[in-house]
Amino acid sequence: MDTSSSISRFASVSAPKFRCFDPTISKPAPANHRRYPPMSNGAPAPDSSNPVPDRKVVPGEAGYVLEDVPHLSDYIPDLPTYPNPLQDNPSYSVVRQYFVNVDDTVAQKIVVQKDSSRGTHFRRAGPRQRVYFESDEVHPCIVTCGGLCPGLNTVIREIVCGLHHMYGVSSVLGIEGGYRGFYARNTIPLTPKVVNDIHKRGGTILGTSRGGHITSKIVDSIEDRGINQVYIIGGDGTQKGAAVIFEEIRKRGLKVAVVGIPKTIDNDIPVIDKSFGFDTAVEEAQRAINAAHVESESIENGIGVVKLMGRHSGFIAMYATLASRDVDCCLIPESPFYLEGPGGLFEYIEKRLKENGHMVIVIAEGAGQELLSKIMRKMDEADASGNKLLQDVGLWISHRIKDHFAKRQKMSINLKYIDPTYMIRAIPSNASDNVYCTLLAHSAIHGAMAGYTGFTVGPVNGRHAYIPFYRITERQNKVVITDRMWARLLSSTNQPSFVDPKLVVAEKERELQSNGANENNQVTMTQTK
Ligand SMILES: Nc1ncnc2c1ncn2[C@@H]1O[C@H](COP(=O)(O)OP(=O)(O)OP(=O)(O)O)[C@@H](O)[C@H]1O
Ligand SMILES: O=P(O)(O)OC[C@H]1O[C@](O)(CO)[C@@H](O)[C@@H]1O
Ligand SMILES: [Mg+2]
Repeated sequence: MDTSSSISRFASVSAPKFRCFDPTISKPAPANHRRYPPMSNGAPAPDSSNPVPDRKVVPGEAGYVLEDVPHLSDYIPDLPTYPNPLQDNPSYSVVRQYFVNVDDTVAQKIVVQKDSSRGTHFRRAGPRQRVYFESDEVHPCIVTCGGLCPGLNTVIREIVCGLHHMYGVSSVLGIEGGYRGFYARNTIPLTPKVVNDIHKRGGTILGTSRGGHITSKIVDSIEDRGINQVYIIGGDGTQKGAAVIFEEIRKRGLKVAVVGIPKTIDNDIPVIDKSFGFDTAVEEAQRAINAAHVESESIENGIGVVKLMGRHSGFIAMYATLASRDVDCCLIPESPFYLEGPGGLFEYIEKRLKENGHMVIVIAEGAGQELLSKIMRKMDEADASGNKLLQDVGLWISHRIKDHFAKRQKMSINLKYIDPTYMIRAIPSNASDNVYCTLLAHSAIHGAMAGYTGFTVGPVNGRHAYIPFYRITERQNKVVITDRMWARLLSSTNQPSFVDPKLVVAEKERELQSNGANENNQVTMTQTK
């Protein structure tokens, strides 16, 4: 292990600072910029007027709110800055305005009415005119955590190449095997040459893991190795882990930028438009659905059942269904369903088979878990990260359908169950995900170089932004079944909604109220655009 530390420890600032400006330029900020930096012991500054301490919130006119991200200068005084080397880079200097305007922010809410309040904004991602690291001072590392996702290797590649080509950083440390790799594994030196071809492979060349997040050991390792930029690629759990690492780094007063890059095959990370690898996974799922369709239409009363990933969020199942047009029924965790009786799944299957002679059912792995636990042995097992292990709903539903029709002498069925779950996430990313991964990597690098820290990067209404960790980790993105996208699906499959209309009305009212109470809440954003 390389123990030569180039990190300086800076004393945390003991009193709240109210210097209010974009730290990447020397321009006074508006006087209403409220900031809640930590006390010297790392605890939030006491402020009874602030309901959520330790957040950087800048109010503006007409209900404008900037939910800003932390900056190294929030807790380290008098940091020197340097001109951004990009200004002399032949590739980038031809762009008329390559640097992001310091006041640029990205609106979370873009559907507005004449009198709407402007709502929440996030700091726009991109290169700044001045940076907080000199090229030869930068010691970055990359870690990948959680489950696999198409595009992980592309993000790794583009961080390494981007740091090298844009900021002259010669080598990056790869942390092996997820968070625990910081203290239990060796590191892998990553250069542009090493990573040149990795985007053509699925998986992550660094390896990944669940569990093993021991914050103090991770930050000790960061400090001991002299790492000063930490790029953390992972899902909701990983981003929670990144937030804790950031807090510990801030408490220790280290000049270390912590950047999260959201990764989730389930598309369950909120605020951002979509997660990388999602499109690739939906595309790959088409192959399984096609197979189910071909099998089912080739035989009398054929039923193809396809199980797709989606623990708590049914986005993959919903988009794969909408894309395919061969699916007759899509079942997701957000939309409870039932089997027996009028309006139930069995009745619908019978009707469909009579009309069409075959049918295809797509089921997300997290769907119907409440039905399974009623009749199967209750399993409270969790994985190493604490995620509840699910029972195989695809197998269960296949047996239930077979049993049901076996009891009905007049109708024999032919059911084929296809489980491509891991196949859709273990593949390399497609072309558009590759480009998306490149933008994510570049946005992450520019943010870290500009001294921003404690943020996740991602597109919000098509523009990349720096989003505070708490916004990413406070809830999960889910399919909203009262939203138009789910209605499109219902109209495409013709399946019953399985939902009591009274409940739909109540749910719509609840949605309206919560949107009214918090105008920034755009749960449905990713679905309706
Ligand atoms: N609340 C938390 N605090 C600190 N670390 C956490 C927390 N939740 C999860 N982690 C750590 O984050 C890592 C990844 O978490 P998890 O296995 O839940 O996957 P994920 O990032 O959510 O990805 P995905 O679910 O999309 O596969 C694990 O090493 C886990 O220990
Ligand atoms: O078997 P593993 O690797 O723990 O991951 C399975 C889970 O990971 C995901 O792909 C992402 O959270 C889920 O869809 C799935 O339930
Ligand atoms: Mg997760």
